[in-house]
Amino acid sequence: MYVVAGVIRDARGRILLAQRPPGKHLAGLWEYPGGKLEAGETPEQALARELHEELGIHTTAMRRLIRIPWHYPDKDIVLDVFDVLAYNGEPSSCEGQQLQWHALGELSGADMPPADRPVLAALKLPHEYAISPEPTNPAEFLTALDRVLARGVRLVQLRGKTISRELLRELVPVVLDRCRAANARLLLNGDIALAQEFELDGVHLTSAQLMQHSSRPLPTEQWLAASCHDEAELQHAMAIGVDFVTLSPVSLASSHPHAPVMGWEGFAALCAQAALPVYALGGLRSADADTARVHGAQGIAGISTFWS
Ligand SMILES: Nc1nc2c([nH]c(=O)n2[C@@H]2O[C@H](COP(=O)(O)OP(=O)(O)OP(=O)(O)O)[C@@H](O)[C@H]2O)c(=O)[nH]1
Ligand SMILES: [Mg+2]
Repeated sequence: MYVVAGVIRDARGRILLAQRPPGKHLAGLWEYPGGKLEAGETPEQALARELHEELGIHTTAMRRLIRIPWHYPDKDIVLDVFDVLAYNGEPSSCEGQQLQWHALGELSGADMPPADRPVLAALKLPHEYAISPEPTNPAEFLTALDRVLARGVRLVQLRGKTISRELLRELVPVVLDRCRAANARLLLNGDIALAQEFELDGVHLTSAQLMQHSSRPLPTEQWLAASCHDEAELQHAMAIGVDFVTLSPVSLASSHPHAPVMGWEGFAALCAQAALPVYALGGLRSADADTARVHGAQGIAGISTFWS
């Protein structure tokens, strides 16, 4: 079953949710307005029709946010979610359904259909994810970090795999201060204990760490990310409740010159099976951001992409 849904915002940026009526699948839960694709329709046409039927609005611009394949006990769906960028009219309840506007920050997904929770992650996450180079020279590293933050990057992963834990320990609070000042989120690669000690925004697991965990090792209030390279790793990430992943290498990266690349077609095929936001990683440039999104990505991640 192919379902389209729209993220509709008001002038204050709040998001519109509709309550599923009694007697229907997932009755009582709050969803993004939308419905099933009809024969002969494109997803965009179907969404424009649904939003007109359900809310009385005319959609004039939309952009795909994320496509979620989801298995409910009684049905399999693909939930194709669009950001509604512009519309005419005031949304109103045309089918007797309850409507509510919510600030994104106050949505936890608790009373929403399970398939809608990864959509919330996609809404909260930016389109760029800057992974740090080895901070071997802290002073140089911090200068580079300031430049990356000044460029507008709002999600940073501190990755210090070869430096000593002592040096990393000294660096973490300094990097955190700069990220907080720039309103950017900071994740630490690999080290859950250190991330908890300094109350970072989350942890990014290596693929080896990911496969060692049989359940989510962090509370849901923090971001849990992981590195994936194939379908088995993606499936495991979803199974243990990872919030988002990087999928690599899309192209040849200077940091990993011997890894076999998947290319955009390979990336898109894996991404289509992922029910969570996926950043494209490996040999990409900022100019690849649109290509990445066309192939299903949340955006692009990279080291040299952002740091050089
Ligand atoms: N519209 C919408 N449907 C969603 C969301 N999340 C989600 O799991 N779904 C599921 O997608 C399916 C399609 O919804 P629908 O509104 O077209 O269909 P329905 O169950 O209301 O039935 P009907 O319209 O044929 O009477 C439902 O099973 C619904 O539970 C969402 O955010 N929006
Ligand atoms: Mg509907």
